[in-house]
Amino acid sequence: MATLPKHIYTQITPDAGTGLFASEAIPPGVEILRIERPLVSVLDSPHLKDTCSECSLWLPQNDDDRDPKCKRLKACQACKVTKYCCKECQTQSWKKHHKYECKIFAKLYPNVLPNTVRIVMQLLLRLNAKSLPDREWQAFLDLQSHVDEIRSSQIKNEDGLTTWHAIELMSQAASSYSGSQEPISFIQTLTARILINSHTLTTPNLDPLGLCLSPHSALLNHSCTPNTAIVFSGSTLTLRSLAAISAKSELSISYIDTTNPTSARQSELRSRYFFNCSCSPCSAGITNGLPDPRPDHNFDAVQARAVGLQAEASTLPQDRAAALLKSALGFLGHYPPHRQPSPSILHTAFLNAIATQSWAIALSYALKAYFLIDPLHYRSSWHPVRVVRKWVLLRLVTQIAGIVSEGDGSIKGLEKFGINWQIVAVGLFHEISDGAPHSHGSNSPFTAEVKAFGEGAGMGRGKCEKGLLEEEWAKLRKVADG
Ligand SMILES: C[S@@+](CC[C@H](N)C(=O)[O-])C[C@H]1O[C@@H](n2cnc3c(N)ncnc32)[C@H](O)[C@@H]1O
Repeated sequence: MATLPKHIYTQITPDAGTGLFASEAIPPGVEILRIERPLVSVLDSPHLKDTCSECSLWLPQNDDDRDPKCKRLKACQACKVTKYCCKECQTQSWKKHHKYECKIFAKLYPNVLPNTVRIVMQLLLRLNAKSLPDREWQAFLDLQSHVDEIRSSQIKNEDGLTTWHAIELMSQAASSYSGSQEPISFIQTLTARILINSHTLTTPNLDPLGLCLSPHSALLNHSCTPNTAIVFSGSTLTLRSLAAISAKSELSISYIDTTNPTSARQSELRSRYFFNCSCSPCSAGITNGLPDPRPDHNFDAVQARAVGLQAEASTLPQDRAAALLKSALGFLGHYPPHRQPSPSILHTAFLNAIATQSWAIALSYALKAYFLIDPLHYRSSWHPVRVVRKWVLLRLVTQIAGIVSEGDGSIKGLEKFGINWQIVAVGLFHEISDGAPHSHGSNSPFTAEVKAFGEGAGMGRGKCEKGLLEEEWAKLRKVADG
């Protein structure tokens, strides 16, 4: 295992086990740690079809598929389960672990084992073949597993299983498919350790792809106001500073969605990570700098209704779900838009509007997040979540600008605002270009993609006059309020 860079050291903390610390002051928006290939990573089952199983390059099916220059994934001919973007990735994957699992996958095809079973099985197969890097494996074994607390906990997951029961099932499956001779108690502890210590592998746009584990980054403890964040580029993990970090301070990430109020954050941390969070926002009842609202029975009822509608919407075809999501947001309309569950329902409604090509509605939802939610929850303008959302907004604005300029008519509901889409696109492009080097890194493929997109659309040349931008931003605000 590569050693930690010299500006990071490990130290035992008073109440959170081992953690990672800064040995020198770290400025905001810089790379702190880079892990080219985590010890182990697996894709979520649906992403086995559209993502390279070695480098985690996500290649969703789209119209470009007809373009012969467009990169495509090729399936492993033997198992038909894993896919690769190039020969080198296939060879790498085969040498590292696929040669052990390919026959098992082939036998089960077209069924595919869940990602948690595949990750445990991969470790067992590599352990048996003595192909795991020794130091990394030892560092993995030193991580907390909470196996005893999990065994005695009665907390159930959404399938109605206790975490321990789920671990028993996963471990049994990994044991029998891999043919491992390790005792089942060892495999159960291994599974628990993976659940506690793995990160969600994502695209650079923060969409989840799978699970990965690296014993170095697994040492990062949680804070509800983290000073670092992880972003992925393919399977390379980078840890970047969200704020200035002084020497000897602990580095922290957030394990959960920090937009939730204190009680929800605490209960998720207890049930998934088996600790009581005593960070200062939790102790003070604060969510991203804003005091948690007082208990309010009226809100509880409204919230239950809105969340119920959101759940019902998820069972309906997308065109029918839109109305339910809209009324869920309507129920919550008397409460501040940044207060959960509004942001989460708004995001679902936005994705639904994109899927049904309801561009004006999608724009109004995206702008609500841009003006009224994101600046409160993610304070720095280059927080990865904010930069990615601005990037999605820019793509939407460009789509709308294209429709308007092609003379397909106007976009119903937006004409009255008289928006100059070109100016909006240029303004957004410059905001993203300023943020991406801090959120993802100057040399990251994400930043390169943003740059290429802007230059291709002629946005790179010079910034817009401030007055012109302000005029357009005032119109956008009206769309957000509408
Ligand atoms: C991913 S591990 C982090 C590394 C861990 N400290 C270790 O020594 O292996 C997650 C576990 O660390 C502990 N932990 C992380 N953040 C914590 C916090 N803010 N307060 C208390 N315990 C924490 C919990 O036991 C949690 O289940």
